[in-house]
Amino acid sequence: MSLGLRGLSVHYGSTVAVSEVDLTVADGEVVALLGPSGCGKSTLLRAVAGLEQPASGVVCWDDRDLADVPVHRRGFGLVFQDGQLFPHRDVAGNVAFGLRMARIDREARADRVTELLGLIGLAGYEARAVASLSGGEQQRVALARALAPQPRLLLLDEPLSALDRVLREQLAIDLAALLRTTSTTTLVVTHDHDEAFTLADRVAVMDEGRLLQIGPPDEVWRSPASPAVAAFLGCTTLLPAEISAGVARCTLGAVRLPGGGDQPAGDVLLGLRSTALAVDAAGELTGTVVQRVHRHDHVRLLVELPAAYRGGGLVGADGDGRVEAVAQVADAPSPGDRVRLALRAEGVAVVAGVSV
Ligand SMILES: Nc1ncnc2c1ncn2[C@@H]1O[C@H](COP(=O)(O)OP(=O)(O)OP(=O)(O)O)[C@@H](O)[C@H]1O
Repeated sequence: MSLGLRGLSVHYGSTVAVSEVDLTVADGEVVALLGPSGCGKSTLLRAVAGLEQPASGVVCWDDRDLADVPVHRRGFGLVFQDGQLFPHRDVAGNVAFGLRMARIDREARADRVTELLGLIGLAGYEARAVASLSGGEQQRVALARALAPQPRLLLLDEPLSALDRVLREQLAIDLAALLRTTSTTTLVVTHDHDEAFTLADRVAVMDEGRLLQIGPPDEVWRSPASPAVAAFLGCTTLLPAEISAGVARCTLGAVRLPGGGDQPAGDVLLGLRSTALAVDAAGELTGTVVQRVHRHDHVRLLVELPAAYRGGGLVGADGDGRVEAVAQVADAPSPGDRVRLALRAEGVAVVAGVSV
């Protein structure tokens, strides 16, 4: 009961949208395809669904090549960004659609609709017109409709991206639970890190049609496989560092890495996210605040470091000697204030496979 892609490539004329991708999604596993706009995520998903023909390579289910199996015979469920509900059917009519196609009898259909509406938190919504539902409710119904016939694989293309941020975060948590409860094997496309990391057992990072890295979320987050993956996952600064006894030391300070003991000693490339440096009275780095922006639960600062840090390309992409840092809302410094900064493990990644 697994999906396998072997050397899958998809072309549109001279555009190589997907290039030689090997990927397996195991029974009950949720894999998120993550990558920037245009990297080929949707095309890969569409090829799995049977909506695009591979230029080369194969899409297999349990090692059987699906090349001659049309879309509606693959037994896969599909949900797109805009759930595309049938506007003239009520909620029950939408959820029951696939069951009706499968000639499930009326009573069993009604039971399954009730069960699914309960699972998606819309119990009692059977007779509601879909036009009367909020965007989030409509996406829940689209998910229920796709899950109702118990697809052997669920394909989700940016299922939450039409929703506002708060709703998206909540629905991502609910969806993750729903997929686990129903043990649904799932391939989900997203460009949103948080969504990928909330939903997936494994995250697959793509760029320019290629699969750059695949692994459990914490591994991909903490050890991106290349500078390109690190940059995509929010590392704005890359610095050479030396690891010794689980502590990484670079020009901006030292930080004990999570699972520090597992990190082999030696020279590495460290990726710093915008939250890697924090205002800390015990910090060894000093600088002057030049900008302060309030975020929902913290304050983002831009801090100018002493002249010794300028140039050389060591700090920030342009070597201007300014770094991003975070502070707590309650005691956030103001522009002009001198601050001490310390590195924090949660904002730091070790770029794997790069020796410096
Ligand atoms: N029908 C098409 N005809 C021609 N080129 C296409 C077609 N669909 C996609 N492409 C091209 O293939 C490449 C991959 O597109 P795709 O939509 O798969 O990327 P994506 O990662 O899903 O992007 P987004 O997140 O913006 O949807 C892009 O260069 C895109 O312009």
